[in-house]
Amino acid sequence: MPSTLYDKLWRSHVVVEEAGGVSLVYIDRAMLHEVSSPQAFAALREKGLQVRHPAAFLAVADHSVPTRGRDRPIADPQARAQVELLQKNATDFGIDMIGLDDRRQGIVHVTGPEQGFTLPGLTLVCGDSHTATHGAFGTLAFGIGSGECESVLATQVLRLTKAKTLRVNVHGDLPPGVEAKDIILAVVGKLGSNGAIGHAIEYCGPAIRALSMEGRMTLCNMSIEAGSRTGLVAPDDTTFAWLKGRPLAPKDADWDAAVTYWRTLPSDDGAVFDREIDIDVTKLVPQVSWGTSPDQVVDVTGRVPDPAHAVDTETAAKMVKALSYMGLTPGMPVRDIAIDHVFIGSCTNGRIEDLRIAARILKDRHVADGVQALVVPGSKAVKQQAEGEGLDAIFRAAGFDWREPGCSLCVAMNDDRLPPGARCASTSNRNFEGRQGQGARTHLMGPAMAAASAIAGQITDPRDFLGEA
Ligand SMILES: CC(C)[C@H](C(=O)O)[C@@H](O)C(=O)O
Ligand code: SF4
Repeated sequence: MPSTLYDKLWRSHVVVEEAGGVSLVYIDRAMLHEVSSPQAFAALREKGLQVRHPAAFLAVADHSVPTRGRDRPIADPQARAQVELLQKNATDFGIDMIGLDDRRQGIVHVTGPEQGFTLPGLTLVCGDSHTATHGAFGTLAFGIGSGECESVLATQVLRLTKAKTLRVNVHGDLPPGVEAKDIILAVVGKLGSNGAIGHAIEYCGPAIRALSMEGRMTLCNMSIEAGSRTGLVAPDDTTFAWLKGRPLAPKDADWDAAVTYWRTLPSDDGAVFDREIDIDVTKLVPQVSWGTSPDQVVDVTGRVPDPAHAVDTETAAKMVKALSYMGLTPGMPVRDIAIDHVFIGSCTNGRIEDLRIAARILKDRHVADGVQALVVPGSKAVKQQAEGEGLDAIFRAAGFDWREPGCSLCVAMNDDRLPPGARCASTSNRNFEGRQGQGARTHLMGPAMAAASAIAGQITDPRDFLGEA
């Protein structure tokens, strides 16, 4: 019987099938970060348990780390304690730790793939909801809670319920100036923030095949914003070319054998999905969020929606609340929204391509008066590559701050945060109330739009600038 990619990944990792659709599933690899792992290690210590397979883990400090002054010890005592604890846990249990001085350091979902820790056909987990990012490689990757983290550390298996499958058929070719971020914002907007709960998404279609790995990671990254723990793209030659030669990727004959296996993973013709949705990107316009949930998105050429036209009263109530927090008036053109902060970074859009497209727009231009702009490469490797290409000079000349890698302004868990009332054009993935600082307002968008908005001081269609380039 024809199988989906998800079915193949699932089947090849089931250890024991229990009654009621629950199975014990083998977990090949896991990443750990300083915010979500302490409880699991504490539980291991309490129970006198060991880590079963330390080589299956990779720990990295990213969430609470400062993005400047990295030649000094971390000043914030809580952040310092978190990073030190991660280091201690890694050392005590024999796990490879990427500390702040390590040249591999970066956001977990940027570093894992870069190192080739993320590979097609594997199961990979992390105590982090954006773990689906790794699904871009055809990896069954999903976020877990601390109890599950403890289980993986101690046993290398998880008790899981198989998800239903949802195929997102992306039709047509992506127009110029429209990015992977726009596809996923449109998909999340269409599905709604709970629309894919219980489903593993597979993104399919010519526009997905045409995406780079960076674009595919952006896409899979935000699957959780539609409620899905798993987002997948079938591996292909783009995947293999990107992974070849990565430090932890298989070598020589092992590589050839791996690729042969990986080629069997894509969903078979005729495979049946539990659900399918279709989206045509031929006329897709750059997307931007207006509200406090990532599914509250509009075309950049559109207007802030009016709750009076909402599909139901519950939606209308949510919209009213979001409009009030965001300080926006229904019906106003989105391009009239003035911004005072810009953040380019995060595990959604902190990769080299994201910096390249932003720099292309920013070259020989400057951010508007009163705009504070920050660019935070997703990893040291990205930073180094960007510097090698001279992108840092372009950002600096345009008035951006060029920082060290970390989650930074994506989440106000470190030194980078916005003051109340600030309004930020942000390439991150969440626009929840207070996400970038108490009372701060977030508009999600792709890096091209963030760069264009920085220059104009208001939300701006990046195609206006790309056309001139
Ligand atoms: C802190 C961490 C557990 C959290 C997550 O689960 O995703 C964070 O990365 C986020 O993006 O909100
Ligand atoms: S960059 Fe943002 S979304 Fe990604 S792991 Fe860090 S806090 Fe979470």
